[in-house]
Amino acid sequence: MTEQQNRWGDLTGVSLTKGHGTGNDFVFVTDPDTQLDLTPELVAAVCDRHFGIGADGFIRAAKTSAINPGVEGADDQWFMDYRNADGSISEMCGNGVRAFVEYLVTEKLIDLAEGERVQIGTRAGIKTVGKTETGYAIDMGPWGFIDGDAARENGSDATVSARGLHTPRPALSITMGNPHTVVMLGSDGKLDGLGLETAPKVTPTPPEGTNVEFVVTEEIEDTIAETGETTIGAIRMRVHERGVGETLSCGTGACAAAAATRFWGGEDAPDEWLVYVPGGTLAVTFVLGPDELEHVVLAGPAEMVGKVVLV
Ligand SMILES: N[C@@H](CCC[C@H](N)C(=O)O)C(=O)O
Repeated sequence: MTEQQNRWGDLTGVSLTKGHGTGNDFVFVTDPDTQLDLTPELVAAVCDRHFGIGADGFIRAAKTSAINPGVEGADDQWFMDYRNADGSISEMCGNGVRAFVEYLVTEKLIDLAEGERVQIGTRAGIKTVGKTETGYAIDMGPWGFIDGDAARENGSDATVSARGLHTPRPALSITMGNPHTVVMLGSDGKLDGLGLETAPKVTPTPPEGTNVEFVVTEEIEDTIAETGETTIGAIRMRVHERGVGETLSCGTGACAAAAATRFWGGEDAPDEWLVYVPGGTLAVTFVLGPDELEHVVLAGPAEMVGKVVLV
């Protein structure tokens, strides 16, 4: 077999599905027992937008018991085995979880009616996902400051430089299971002028890298304001993702951006947020979890696009 014929390795002849959540796109494969050898090179080749299928991320539907042997009661639980477009592994992907559940439903691997919930294994712990009228809502668990003390005292713990910004801006590092650095550009900030084709420079540089979100505050759209709901905040966001580049949306990024904006807003800041991203709109809500910690709930759409068999 020539090198050209062998370029898809274990994925040769395998049916893959393409789907997305607010334009953050993924390739899915079902491999419950993790028999496929998903090397970083193979994943990067599949995600290549010119020579592969093209996607921001690659998700294997595995069983939790295959990824984490010995987890009690996990035999029947599906695990989102997520990789970035460059082949690197990330702990968590918010848009990915919604799209993953839609994939499981489409493939008839699970049944899920509106109002029902399913538990999904991820490297950032088990997430409960509910089917809503328009998509899925995920309990993402608690958010946290990566550098607790500095963040709480100063409201920032890093600076970010990017093309289109004249000076480095203060930023806040937040974990959603994966790392984020959120930069507030203010209500009159210019998102469109940012050059995110190159990675923003974060100082100090996080050892494991970070996803960087740029945020401006937004007026709530008229239709929502007219309902008299004054308790909803709104932000617009662009993101440069670790291991990917600029994407049309990032679910964990939307959660981190809403958490940072709410923290900067002080005690009166709302618990409900709309996050407008280039690929659509996400809803982020802060609620008290069953463990008495503040949890983040991420809601938004997800859809499958089609199937490809690699030749
Ligand atoms: N797009 C995702 C986040 C994917 C992982 C990220 N690039 C990382 O390396 O942490 C989302 O929707 O959350």
